[in-house]
Amino acid sequence: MSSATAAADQVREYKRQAAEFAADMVQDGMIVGLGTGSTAVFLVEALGRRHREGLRFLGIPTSIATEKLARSLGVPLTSFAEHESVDLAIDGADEIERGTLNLIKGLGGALLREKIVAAASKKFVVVADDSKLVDHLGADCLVPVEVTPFGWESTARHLGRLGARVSPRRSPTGQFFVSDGGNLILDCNFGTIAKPADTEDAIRRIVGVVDSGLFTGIASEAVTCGPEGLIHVTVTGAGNVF
Ligand SMILES: O=C[C@H](O)[C@H](O)[C@H](O)COP(=O)(O)O
Repeated sequence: MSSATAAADQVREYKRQAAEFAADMVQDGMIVGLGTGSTAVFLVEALGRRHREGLRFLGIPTSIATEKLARSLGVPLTSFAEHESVDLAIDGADEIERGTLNLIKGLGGALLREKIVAAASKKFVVVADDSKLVDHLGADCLVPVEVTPFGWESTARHLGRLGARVSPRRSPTGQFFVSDGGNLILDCNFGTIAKPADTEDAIRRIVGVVDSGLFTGIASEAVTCGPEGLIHVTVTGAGNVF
């Protein structure tokens, strides 16, 4: 096995451990937000096992991919038509700011459904391998912004005026990437983001923007895993009030 393969396997193992720790937070009767991405796959698999062992809960998936995986594993699903809020949402992230748990999400393109579920959650727990932890968001990670296809060039110019270098996301074959909601994603390089909440607000005010992958003040807990093992942190003052 090459050292690159061994390192990738190790990161997958960290993701699995973080996701399985968070899956154990799910209790009987809960409505659970099911995240998207390679870390969330381990979460859904763990919840599939817990469901088979008798745990009663209902999931609300944050993407078509997660919905398909959950269905294939027999995880029972529901929707906001049936339930007003989510007891616990668990999802991955692309960057996690130490101390605040502000996040960048959406490199997989699922940010909008993820944010809707997170915003409807009493508790939002982020799970990741510890390479996602950063002192400041944005230095090494683009901020995905979901925009309506109509007029995206104009929306991109407005984002540029906020100081971002903006590129429409494309598939490997050069086509525009289209989100589950039928929108485009503009990947924005802001560099280091000094005030993530202000940047999130400024992006959201642009006409044509649906929402961004900046999640500030939403995650109240993080479970990360790395060479030092599992670390579970809680921040006060974050999260939604119901
Ligand atoms: O759109 C994708 C989601 O925001 C993911 O949760 C995020 O990209 C992290 O994914 P992964 O667990 O694969 O690193």
